[in-house]
Amino acid sequence: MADKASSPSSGAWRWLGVVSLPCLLALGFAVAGGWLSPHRVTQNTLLGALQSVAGHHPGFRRNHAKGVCVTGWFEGNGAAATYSTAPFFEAGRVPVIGRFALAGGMPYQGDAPGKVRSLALSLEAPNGQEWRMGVNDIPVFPVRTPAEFQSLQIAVRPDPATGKPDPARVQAFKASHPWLAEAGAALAKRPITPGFENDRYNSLDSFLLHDAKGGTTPMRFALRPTENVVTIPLTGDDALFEQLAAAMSAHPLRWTLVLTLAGQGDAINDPSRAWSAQDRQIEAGTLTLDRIESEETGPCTGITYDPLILPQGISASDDPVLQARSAAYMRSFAERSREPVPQPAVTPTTLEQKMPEKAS
Ligand code: HEM
Repeated sequence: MADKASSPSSGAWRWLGVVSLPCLLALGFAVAGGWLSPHRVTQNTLLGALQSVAGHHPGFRRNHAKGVCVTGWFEGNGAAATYSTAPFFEAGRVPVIGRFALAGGMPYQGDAPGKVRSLALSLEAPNGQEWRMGVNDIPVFPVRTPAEFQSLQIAVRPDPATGKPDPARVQAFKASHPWLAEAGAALAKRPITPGFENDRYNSLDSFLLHDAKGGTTPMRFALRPTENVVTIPLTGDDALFEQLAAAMSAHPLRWTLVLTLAGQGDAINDPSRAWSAQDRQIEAGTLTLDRIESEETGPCTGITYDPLILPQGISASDDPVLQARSAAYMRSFAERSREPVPQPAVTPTTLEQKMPEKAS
């Protein structure tokens, strides 16, 4: 009589049992990682899209990879205190750790005046509250949502044959997103200053101010240079960072923190749309930066400038880009923190040569 346990059908069931568990696990990981749904947007797919443009550079930020650390202070003047209970809007001085950078994930990209520049700041109040921010020198963001940001990266990633974006893919992105044409036009004609030191940096995303009586005011903010700093034009791959070091060695650099309060009709949840030029503006205080250091030795390397680290009195608006930024920055920070520490393009030696009196 045939042994029941060794019958072909029960063997097949056992085999199926053995292989199906790993398959189910693999399927679970694929779903969680977004591999089966190419249009899903997660912190991983956003970083993947950035990497498809810039490549993989272990130890560096996955965006704004080329940068330098700066330190100084922020002095609130009390003018915005009626709109927000944030400690930074009271009169008084707090320390700042910041970072200037070029947008893009290429840590050794050559400097050029037209590239998007950024400033990131961490302000720390005496009661331990912190305000982290990342601001760019463009007037509006090129897209409205995280999904559009991801699609844009995929559209502009370099074609392996030419090393440049495929014009047909870029054109297809534009044709399928006609509502972004206005932002594209504003970006194309943005004013370009000679360097980091005389640039204006904008929050692009909107936030909410909360006052002591429970009132809420949507706002955007910017850092506007207080004076027209004269740039000493330099050449070479690190020219913009060297110009910044030379300017800071001549004297501390200052920016005014300008809050723009939303008026009727301003889009709170869409960073690709400019706000009205008639909106009320408040000068809330002055940022002073007086020390520049390479990322190799400076204090900004271990910070991620997550825009949702906010003090009491300021909160996120319903702008969808903010939540995605927070998630992507945390993931970028987690990845770069467990990779070997790389050598940045702008080294301590590069900076010392440009700031002789500070080096001594
Ligand atoms: C969905 C949209 C966005 C994504 C996925 C994204 C992603 C990233 C990532 C991964 C980093 C590196 C973070 C780190 O390793 O610490 C970064 C840096 C930065 N981002 Fe974004 N970003 C987005 C939108 C924006 C917007 C709207 C702004 C507005 C000004 C902005 C400003 C900055 C700045 C200033 C930095 C440099 C921070 C630093 O110097 O450490 N980003 N971004």
